[in-house]
Amino acid sequence: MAENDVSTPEVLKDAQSRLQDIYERLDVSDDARQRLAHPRRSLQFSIPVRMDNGSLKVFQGWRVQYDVTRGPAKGGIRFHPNVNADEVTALSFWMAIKCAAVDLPYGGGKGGVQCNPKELSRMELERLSRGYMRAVFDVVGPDVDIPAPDVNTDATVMGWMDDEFASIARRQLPAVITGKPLGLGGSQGRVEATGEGALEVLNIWADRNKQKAKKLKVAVQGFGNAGYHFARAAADQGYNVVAVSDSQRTVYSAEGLDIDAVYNAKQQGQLKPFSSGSKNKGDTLERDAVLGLDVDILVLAALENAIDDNNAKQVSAKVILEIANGPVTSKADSKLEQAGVTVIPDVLANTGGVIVSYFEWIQNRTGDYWTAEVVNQRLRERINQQADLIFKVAKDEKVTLRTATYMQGIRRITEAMDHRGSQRFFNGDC
Ligand SMILES: NC(=O)C1=CN([C@@H]2O[C@H](COP(=O)(O)OP(=O)(O)OC[C@H]3O[C@@H](n4cnc5c(N)ncnc54)[C@H](O)[C@@H]3O)[C@@H](O)[C@H]2O)C=CC1
Ligand SMILES: O=C(O)CCC(=O)C(=O)O
Repeated sequence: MAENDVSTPEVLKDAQSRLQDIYERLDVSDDARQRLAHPRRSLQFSIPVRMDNGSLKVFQGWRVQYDVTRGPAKGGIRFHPNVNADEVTALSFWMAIKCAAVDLPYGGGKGGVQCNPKELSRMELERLSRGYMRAVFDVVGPDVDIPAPDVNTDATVMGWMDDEFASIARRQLPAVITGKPLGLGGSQGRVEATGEGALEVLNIWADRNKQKAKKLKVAVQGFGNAGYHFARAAADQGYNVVAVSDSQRTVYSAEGLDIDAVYNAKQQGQLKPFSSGSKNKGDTLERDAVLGLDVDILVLAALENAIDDNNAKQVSAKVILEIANGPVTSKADSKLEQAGVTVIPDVLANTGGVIVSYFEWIQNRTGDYWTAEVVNQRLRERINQQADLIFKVAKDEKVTLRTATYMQGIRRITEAMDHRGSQRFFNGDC
């Protein structure tokens, strides 16, 4: 198993360490354990980009397809200076678990480019995005692997990649990538889906635990696509969002932040503590202060490993909602469980994004485009159906929500492996 493999990278090793317990609970076969110990296909490539000043810069890119047993690989593309093979592999593994956990007909994939997009001009970013698609052209497609946005990539980047694919293929095939602009076959609701889907999961938790939104104080780490849309929708529903943070600072107001005003300030340069009340102007705190605030719900919507062994004890919230992928390490998870903290895990909480990506893919393939109301209703339906099953497993098996979600995902993946038969070793495109 990967556990004893010294070459297994830390973030992936940590991600996979959660599997042992699940395998034993589900009595998973040795064949399936071995298959899930390794990504099915990893591609690393160079992307040469002509910079605006005429020089050439070569970026490193990855696409990993962790598992495709239940359908084509699915998962976003991240542009960030810390992207590396280990991280992309762990992210693709989580995609496989989450797609199966909410019963999407997909496997798991993920991609990334090691770069600092803040240092690139718009033209350089477009050339890099097109270069990425040229590099993965042979291994993506609507039935093979379907990329989407992630950290520092958005609808504009997806639009450039879609266009590059179309120009190489010499035909329009919008279902090759999701999270596109509406004018290129994107879906209503995809931009908001990750944050709003996470809020739906939090509401399900609150209903089951007889908690009222208005009484709950919330702090949000990360104020990008996922964190902002969560904070805005949560404040609209009456949650008291007292703090948000980004890679520079935390802003705080005890009486609640005016999320739109904070967002507008961020668009113009930096987070500022606009309070929703008239008296208190709010405070600016150091970046990681958000993690230890006296709140009911701590929402993690930035990057992996935000809470680890060292800072787990700072958390005073009784509930953590993981919108980021992998924001709590497995050691920290155990400490939090012992301290009575409920963690609503990434592989359930952040599935709104990939669910609406699935809706986009269906719309592209059928040519039948849905209204925002239809998208939102179907999103809520699916999250509620799948979360009900997961909460039931957690209750029946007396396990954490993370273990219950992994059990749902792994059970569906390994059942599909069994249906495919034991003699199938071809490692082609499906
Ligand atoms: N965009 C999507 O549809 C989905 C995103 N996710 C996950 O949600 C997380 C956030 O993704 P997006 O919002 O799309 O990215 P984004 O690029 O829009 O925003 C990331 C935010 O995190 C902040 N950040 C970075 N380091 C930080 C730190 N140390 N402390 C506080 N804030 C920090 C950045 O300043 C930025 O506000 C990632 O883990 C991503 O994989 C998960 C599912 C879908
Ligand atoms: O929308 C998608 O296909 C994937 C989004 C993603 O990368 C994620 O859920 O982490």
